[in-house]
Amino acid sequence: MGEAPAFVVDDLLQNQDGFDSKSKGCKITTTIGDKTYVIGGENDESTLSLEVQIFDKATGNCATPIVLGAKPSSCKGLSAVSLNDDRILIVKKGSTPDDCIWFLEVDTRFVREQKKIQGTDVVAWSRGARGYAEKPVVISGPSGVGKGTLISMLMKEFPSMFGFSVSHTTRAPRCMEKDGVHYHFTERSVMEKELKDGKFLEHALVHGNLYGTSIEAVEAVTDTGKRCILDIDVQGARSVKASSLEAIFIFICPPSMEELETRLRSRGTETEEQILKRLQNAKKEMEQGQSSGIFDHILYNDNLDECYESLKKLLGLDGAAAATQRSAPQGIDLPADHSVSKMDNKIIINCGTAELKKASKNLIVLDVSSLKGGSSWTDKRA
Ligand SMILES: Nc1ncnc2c1ncn2[C@@H]1O[C@H](COP(=O)(O)OP(=O)(O)OP(=O)(O)O)[C@@H](O)[C@H]1O
Ligand SMILES: Nc1nc2c(ncn2[C@@H]2O[C@H](COP(=O)(O)O)[C@@H](O)[C@H]2O)c(=O)[nH]1
Repeated sequence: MGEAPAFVVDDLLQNQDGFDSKSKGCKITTTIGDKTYVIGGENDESTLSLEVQIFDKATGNCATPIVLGAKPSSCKGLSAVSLNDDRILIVKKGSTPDDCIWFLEVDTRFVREQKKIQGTDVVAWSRGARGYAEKPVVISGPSGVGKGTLISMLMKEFPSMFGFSVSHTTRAPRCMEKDGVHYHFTERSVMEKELKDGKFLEHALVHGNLYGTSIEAVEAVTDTGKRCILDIDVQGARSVKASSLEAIFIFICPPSMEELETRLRSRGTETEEQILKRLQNAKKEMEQGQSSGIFDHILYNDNLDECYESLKKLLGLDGAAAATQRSAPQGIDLPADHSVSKMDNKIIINCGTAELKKASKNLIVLDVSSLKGGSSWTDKRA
């Protein structure tokens, strides 16, 4: 049992018009079912930190959950509204436009999976963005087929649109590879501990080394409003497909196994033993890639420029579509003095300052569907 909450439980009544959050001192409470989520805590005289406690109305217990995801920075106050009973929308007062909307996932599929792994209460923070935050792109294919080359071309042409999910690996760095940029190079025992702690979206043993995508790596990209690209093997793609991350899955094929071997050898990064192992694994990956039903698209990387054009086309990046998508996601410029409520599928932010009221600019209405948070972690419940 945790500490008693700093508010009177009887106060936590849900009122009739959909407003289900109450502010008590420096904390805000939102009730979903039997649970009341208490968010906030005094940081210093002028700011609040965003701690989370869960009060269970059925048992009368208060617990501090495991909190996943990057925690929002402290703020001058907050408002909260529950969305679909699985996430709480938090609006931070007096924060910058790109930092004022956050989601606390309390019962999404991802959180439920994490609760099972951890055996205790779990919640997860994700930053909200307005506008597009499109589905992540998972790119798989045998070693040496050109995945990294194609991804580099995409990142170079569209730097503000895409962000690379930096994987963890236990393999040794190649001479030009930088820790934290190409991979997070790590010790096996450290990675195994982190896997146990539920920090990874997926992982696999690939060519004799552990590789994995941490939840933080994907969130580091989606938090910036960019579209996340994952370069992972077929086993990893299968795990992501089964997870709550809604993505587009692309498999890249070589024109032939001979050409694949030529590319691997000419890259000059592997020992002879490694090359043979990778070519052996390539045969299995080719079979699985083309027949497993995981992949939405299969591309042939024979001529590099042609393959890149096909990749852009299927990502909607050819011609006019690309120009529209290049625009940055929008933030919301919120004054410190406001209140938040929910009506049907709309979030209504009432900015209470006299000047704004006079100018009839005191209401901001947001369509819930235009808000992306935890960007693509969706609930796949029917
Ligand atoms: N279409 C192509 N034609 C000829 N060479 C290519 C083509 N695409 C990529 N290459 C070359 O093939 C080599 C392997 O490419 P790359 O490193 O991008 O493969 P990869 O799929 O990312 O491999 P890994 O899975 O091992 O990381 C590189 O030297 C790259 O320059
Ligand atoms: N399942 C995962 N596979 C990954 C991840 N990061 C990379 N990879 C795949 O490993 C092989 C080998 O990569 P290399 O850099 O050693 O040549 C390649 O097929 C990658 O797609 C990951 O996080 N998870």
